[in-house]
Amino acid sequence: MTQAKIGIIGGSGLYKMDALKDVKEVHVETPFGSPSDALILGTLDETRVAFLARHGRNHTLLPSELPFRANIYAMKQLGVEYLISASAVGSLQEEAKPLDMVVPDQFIDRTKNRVSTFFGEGIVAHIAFGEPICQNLAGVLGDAIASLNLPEVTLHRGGTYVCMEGPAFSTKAESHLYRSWGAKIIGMTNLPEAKLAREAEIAYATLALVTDYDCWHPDHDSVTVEMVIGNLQRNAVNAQKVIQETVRRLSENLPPSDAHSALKYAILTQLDKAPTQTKEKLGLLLQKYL
Ligand SMILES: CSC[C@H]1O[C@H](OP(=O)(O)O)[C@H](O)[C@@H]1O
Ligand SMILES: Nc1ncnc2[nH]cnc12
Repeated sequence: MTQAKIGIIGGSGLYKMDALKDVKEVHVETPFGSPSDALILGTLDETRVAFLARHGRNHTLLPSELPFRANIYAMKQLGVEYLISASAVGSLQEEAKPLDMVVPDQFIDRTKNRVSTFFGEGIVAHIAFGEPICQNLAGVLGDAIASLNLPEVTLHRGGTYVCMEGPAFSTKAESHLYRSWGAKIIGMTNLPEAKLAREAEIAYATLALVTDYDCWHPDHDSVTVEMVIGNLQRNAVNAQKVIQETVRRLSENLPPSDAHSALKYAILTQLDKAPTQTKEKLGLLLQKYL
């Protein structure tokens, strides 16, 4: 049974949503293990949502340790069809200053150690990922940000998010390289999440909260967690306002999304010949296609 159509993943600094009402914690188990924490089901202005703290509510998981598959599968189990990811990012471009918000439209993968598919073990699928973010959901998110006229915050629609492995921040050489590629922001979490969300046919968009200028900027020698968290705390209230306004807009009109049929032409294996165990494991993703 659907518990919530809208999911929210809170990143560094955003461990809960203060405006959530009728809150219930659910400990979801998935075929891919346990999520980062209990999922918090509740209502935001009468709309049901599911919230998850990506690194756990006490921030105990490194980016490389995140159970990405369990997190996305758990959202799917609760019936989530639209997923908003809030994330701290460093800026690679002068115009995106700390406290700004970016709604990226592309990713570059610099991770080395992430499992970012549900498939394998006898079932092969290749999803299209040319447009990794749901542009309709990103549009609603961008419009929500714009409508709030938040002081000190400039909205940047579009831009490329470099997803690095971490946990150490980049070297200057790396930071300059990413700038030369035209990338706008850098973080450590959103790419595997976006891939898995697409495989799970969930529309995904990122609310990127700029916390620092990474290490390329001549006026900022290096990036420190202190700087990042300080800025994110200043922005946490704004981020919650944006999410609340986005959910309000979604409750009036859930946009169509190509993500919702992402597996239609992606599965290469003849499912009637596929291993039963794998079909059972991926049941929630495959049920439409069996
Ligand atoms: C605390 S700075 C580095 C940390 O913050 C970002 O996390 P999230 O995307 O969950 O907000 C970044 O990706 C790193 O994991
Ligand atoms: N400069 C940076 N690099 C990678 N991840 C980040 N998260 C916040 N700031 C970051």
